[in-house]
Amino acid sequence: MMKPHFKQVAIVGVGLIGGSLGMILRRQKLADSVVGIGRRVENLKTAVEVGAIDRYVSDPREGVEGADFVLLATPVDTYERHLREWADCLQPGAIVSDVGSVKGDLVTRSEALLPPSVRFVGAHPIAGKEKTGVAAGSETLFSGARCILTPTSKTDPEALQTVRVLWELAGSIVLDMDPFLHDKILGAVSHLPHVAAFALMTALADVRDHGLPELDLASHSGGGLRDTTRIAASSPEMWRDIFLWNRDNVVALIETYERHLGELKRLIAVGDAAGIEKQLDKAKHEREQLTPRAPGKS
Ligand SMILES: NC(=O)c1ccc[n+]([C@@H]2O[C@H](COP(=O)([O-])OP(=O)(O)OC[C@H]3O[C@@H](n4cnc5c(N)ncnc54)[C@H](O)[C@@H]3O)[C@@H](O)[C@H]2O)c1
Ligand SMILES: O=C(O)C(=O)C[C@]1(C(=O)O)C=C[C@@H](O)C=C1
Repeated sequence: MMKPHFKQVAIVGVGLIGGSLGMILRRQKLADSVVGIGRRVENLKTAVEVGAIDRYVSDPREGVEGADFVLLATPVDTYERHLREWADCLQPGAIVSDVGSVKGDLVTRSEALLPPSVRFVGAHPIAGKEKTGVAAGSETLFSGARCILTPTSKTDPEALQTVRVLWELAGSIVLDMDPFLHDKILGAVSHLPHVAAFALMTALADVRDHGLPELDLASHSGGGLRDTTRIAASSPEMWRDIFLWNRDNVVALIETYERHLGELKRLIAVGDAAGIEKQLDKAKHEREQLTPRAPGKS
């Protein structure tokens, strides 16, 4: 495995994920310099302090101009605006990659917005947490986790290999997948669970606010509520974009989920003990097939 070496890496959105990859690039000396591009100077200063970037620029065009590797690590709906702002000043042969939780149309749109001489490689590390911002980042965030690359017929094989090795150096287990299949699968294992967690928290707030003021979610709950809803504390901005960019899959998955909720509701309402147990047995069996990951890995 040949270690990649970049002259200049530009990270657009130096948050939890972009910042963590920046720490890895710097620690492993995979780039002469790592430049941050972002919205808030305060955050970019923190990114320098925690070792995620060497410096930051206020003009994104200046940051990507000299870069041979550009990483998009902002909420996915911002990609188009970013690419339109600076795609024309990318150098020929530069690699543009991302970490977005959605692929499908997002990959097609991103490829279309780049000059033909620039090489796009879609990537999605399946690791993260409910916290946002570079201060929550770490060099070990991706180790032992999967990272899905989503090559298309337009993907340059050499660029794909460079991005593959980069994620392997981050400690990830890298696999390739069609971008649209990615969205069906991640819709199921990641996006629907987030829908369920968000809706569960708003449902409980509704119960408290409309008829049960004594309900104190923090002090009356045990591990059950905390285990099922940790991810409801995730970034609303990021998840809004994920749901909308994977809209058709997410809506279809919610409908399936509603069917199962409806069936469980019906079984409980009619007092069908055997029916309830059968549904829970199936759920328990499926849950037990989820092999545990090392602590801190998602
Ligand atoms: N959090 C996770 O678990 C996780 C896991 C894998 C992939 N992702 C993907 O990674 C990307 C970043 O998520 P994150 O968890 O690092 O979030 P984050 O909020 O920690 O970081 C996002 C960064 O982008 C910046 N940003 C937001 N909008 C911007 C804009 N318009 N212009 C410039 N900068 C902007 C924010 O200020 C922040 O620094 C998202 O696309 C998300 O889908 C997240
Ligand atoms: O562990 C968490 O908090 C996560 O939500 C991480 C998680 C997920 O597993 O769904 C969230 C979004 C990503 O795109 C990848 C990973």
